[in-house]
Amino acid sequence: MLPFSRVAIIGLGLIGSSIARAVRAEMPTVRLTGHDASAEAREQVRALGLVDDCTDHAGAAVIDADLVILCVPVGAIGAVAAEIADDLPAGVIVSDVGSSKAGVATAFAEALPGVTVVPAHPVAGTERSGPDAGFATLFKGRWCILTPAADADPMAVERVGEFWRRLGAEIDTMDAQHHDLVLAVTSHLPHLIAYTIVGTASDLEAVTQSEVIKYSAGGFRDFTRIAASDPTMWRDVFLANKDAVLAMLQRFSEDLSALQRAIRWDKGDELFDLFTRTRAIRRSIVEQGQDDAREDFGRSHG
Ligand SMILES: NC(=O)c1ccc[n+]([C@@H]2O[C@H](COP(=O)([O-])OP(=O)(O)OC[C@H]3O[C@@H](n4cnc5c(N)ncnc54)[C@H](O)[C@@H]3O)[C@@H](O)[C@H]2O)c1
Ligand SMILES: O=C(O)C(=O)C[C@]1(C(=O)O)C=C[C@@H](O)C=C1
Repeated sequence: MLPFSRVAIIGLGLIGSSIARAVRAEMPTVRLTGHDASAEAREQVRALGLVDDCTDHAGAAVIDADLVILCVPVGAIGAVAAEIADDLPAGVIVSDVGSSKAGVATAFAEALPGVTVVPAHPVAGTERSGPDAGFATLFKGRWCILTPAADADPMAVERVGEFWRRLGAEIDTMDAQHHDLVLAVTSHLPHLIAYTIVGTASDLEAVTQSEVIKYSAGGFRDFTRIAASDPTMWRDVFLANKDAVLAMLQRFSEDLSALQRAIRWDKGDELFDLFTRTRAIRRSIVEQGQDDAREDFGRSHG
């Protein structure tokens, strides 16, 4: 049996449109409705036929749904939840895909008291955004982390988990605070570093912009891909996950200073030991996901 039969998606950019495409592919009998605040995005969604009914108002999309997924930037989740509150049918489950979770839990609790909420975060994406950028296989073999409140209905959590399993994801469940700490180091800090390094390179006086572009070899190129990620999405993530990001940044700055010292004082052994440890981490990540390894190989040799 399908976990849900009427799914509403609010925000049809990269993640929302990927969910719509994946639902069409994996659960074709599900009725899909959707809404996006951008008239241009709505036009694209209609032209691409991503949902059965793309509505001009968020409330109209959710009125008959049994699952509502908010796929908007984390800073907009509270406002969207408040906007749809009066139109939610009895028994509906509300979820989201936000990249940080503690702030989202508070926003849901304030806007939707008494509504069954199961927050989720598919750990899958690209640097692209908008309805055109999505694809049906985005979640295959990827983790989707659920962060239900301690008193959440276990049946609702199971149904949302089953929904994501049908889209090809593997499910993990954790506390929202712990999620934010883990993702601060595995996703948020790397994005901050990429934004910084690309910004630094473009601000250099002694090296021209055209030299940076012309000689951007593998390493820098990979950073530019990450640094091309959506500005609204990432502004919201850093503001929403401020405490965990600042804690990780502090650790990172200390480790960077230690590296700086090792280089200054010719401590080759220290550098070698660190690089050996980090190479082992990369190898174990690649061993766990053969597809990614091929993708990365293709990217660096393509
Ligand atoms: N991009 C990624 O790699 C990734 C991965 C996992 C989770 N996420 C999370 O998914 C969410 C969406 O990110 P995305 O990458 O799909 O971004 P996106 O920019 O591609 O899409 C977001 C869409 O939401 C719409 N929107 C914004 N405010 C709205 C509002 N008030 N009402 C209705 N629609 C609104 C925008 O018009 C846009 O079309 C974010 O919370 C993000 O943190 C992103
Ligand atoms: O591959 C990318 O481009 C991503 O940035 C995806 C990525 C990540 O950091 O891994 C970005 C944000 C998310 O919330 C989940 C996935």
